[in-house]
Amino acid sequence: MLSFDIHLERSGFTLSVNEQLQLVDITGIMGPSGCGKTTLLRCLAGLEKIPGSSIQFRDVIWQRERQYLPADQRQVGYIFQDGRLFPHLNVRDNLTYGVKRRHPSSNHLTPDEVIDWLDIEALLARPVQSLSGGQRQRVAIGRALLRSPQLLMMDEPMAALDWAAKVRIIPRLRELNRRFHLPVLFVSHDREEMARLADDMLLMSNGQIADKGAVHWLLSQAQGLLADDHALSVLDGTVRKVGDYGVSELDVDGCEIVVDQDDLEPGQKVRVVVQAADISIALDDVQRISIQNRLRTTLEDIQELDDKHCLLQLRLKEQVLLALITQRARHKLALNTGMIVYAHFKAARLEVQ
Ligand SMILES: Nc1ncnc2c1ncn2[C@@H]1O[C@H](COP(=O)(O)OP(=O)(O)OP(=O)(O)O)[C@@H](O)[C@H]1O
Repeated sequence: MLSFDIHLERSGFTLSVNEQLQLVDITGIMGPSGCGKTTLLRCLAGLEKIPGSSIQFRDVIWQRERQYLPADQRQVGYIFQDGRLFPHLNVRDNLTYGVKRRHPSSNHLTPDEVIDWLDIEALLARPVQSLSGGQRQRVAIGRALLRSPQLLMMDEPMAALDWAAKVRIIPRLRELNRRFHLPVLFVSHDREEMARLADDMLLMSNGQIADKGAVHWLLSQAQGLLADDHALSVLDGTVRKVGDYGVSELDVDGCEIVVDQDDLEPGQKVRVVVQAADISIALDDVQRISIQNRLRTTLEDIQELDDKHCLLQLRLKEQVLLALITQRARHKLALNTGMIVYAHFKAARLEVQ
């Protein structure tokens, strides 16, 4: 549990947050540029002066009245957007730095474990300037892990990475959380990153926490703060069948979804991210069509975004999907809440859980 009551004034900006987070899994902090995400993370890590505020992590008071635990004693691994490795040291020496400054813990990871897990053996002798963005971030994660943190804080950890590098690092971050029982708090303004990585989310706006909850729920509300033309949904599924034609079949709330991926195992839990703009709607169960994903849903809510577009909230059984369609299509199909509609979409992006 992480509890905080933080108030910070800057010219033109006030951060005012009071929350209690369970912090078991991966918690994302999202919001528009300048809303205070980095400032909040820095306050929690002890990198900002915030007199009058209080912070407690598990049973340790990090700050209260005159009591203040310095940043380097908070048992936090803090990873900056650009990694911030020591440029004059090679990869091995950057990692050794973490070991030398590790926190007391009964459960130390050894350098060999971390090197092996992050697959950075081949980089050890390299100067850090010669590394790619993704390699640098892996080394930064390794250095932070070797300090034996109780909590990992990451500020836009993937901002400098291209999509291919992100796709490689996301499963590692999830595994990090699971395997080392290490809660992760990370900042991002990227919705797809949130959808793929986070379990819970804080939504910030103007220095305050505007909403919080499970990522699936917060992303999939047609009336929520994220209901716009970039909306997307997150669905949980289980792999049912792998391999035929190089695709896999998933079970999502009793419906079948086909994904263009065959490196999965039957029974594996997966997360499917579907962009609202990728979905089209049919009133009939059209069978003779090349689109493989056709989900029978109930139209639960219609939200007008502007005079051209609207967002439909579609319910499967337990889970919810958002579809972005034009107002013209909505009126031509005479869509109303309560109707059964079929959601069609081609590709789905997948994250193995
Ligand atoms: N060192 C600083 N001194 C004064 N003001 C600052 C400082 N750092 C940030 N700010 C201001 O505090 C506010 C919050 O900034 P912060 O970096 O926390 O936002 P953010 O949500 O992380 O934004 P972004 O997504 O663009 O990184 C902004 O108005 C910013 O200009």
